[in-house]
Amino acid sequence: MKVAIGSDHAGLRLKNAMVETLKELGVTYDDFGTYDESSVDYPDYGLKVAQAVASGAYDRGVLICGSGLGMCITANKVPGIRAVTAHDVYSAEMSRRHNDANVLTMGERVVGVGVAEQVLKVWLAAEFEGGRHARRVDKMNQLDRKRSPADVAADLAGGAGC
Ligand SMILES: O=C(CO)[C@H](O)[C@H](O)[C@H](O)COP(=O)(O)O
Repeated sequence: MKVAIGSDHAGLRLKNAMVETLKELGVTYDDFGTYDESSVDYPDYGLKVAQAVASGAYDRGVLICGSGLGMCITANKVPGIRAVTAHDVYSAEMSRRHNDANVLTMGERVVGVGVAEQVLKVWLAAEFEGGRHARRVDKMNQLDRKRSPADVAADLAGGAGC
């Protein structure tokens, strides 16, 4: 498995801790920044990681900011991304088993390193169950296709409203 990881300044320390967890697990990863505590804008890093996952170059993404929320909103703007914020192991596991989540976001100002490590480990290990859940995930993916830039352009050219 190949993981893309990133954070803003508010998630830097937790991201560095999660990088150590990935190393401990022997998971291949690339760190998309940020790399120091200078104030930056989370959408810039959320977009990089989400695009890396959506491109197929990475299997999963991990994004850390202060709350985990801005990163989640950003990542879900990218077609093909199913990002979740999870600060407990049940949500992390279910996001994989039922939602096939491909990006996990967490907030350094919300969760401690110990819980975050458990959440990350469970999230990486849990498998998508498929079956009835595949039908539902397919329906979400269809929404993505409707939102693709090509479709939006086609709608506009055809005079369709939103
Ligand atoms: O995206 C966020 C909020 O939804 C993150 O928590 C950011 O890290 C946070 O907004 C950064 O705040 P700061 O006051 O600029 O450090």
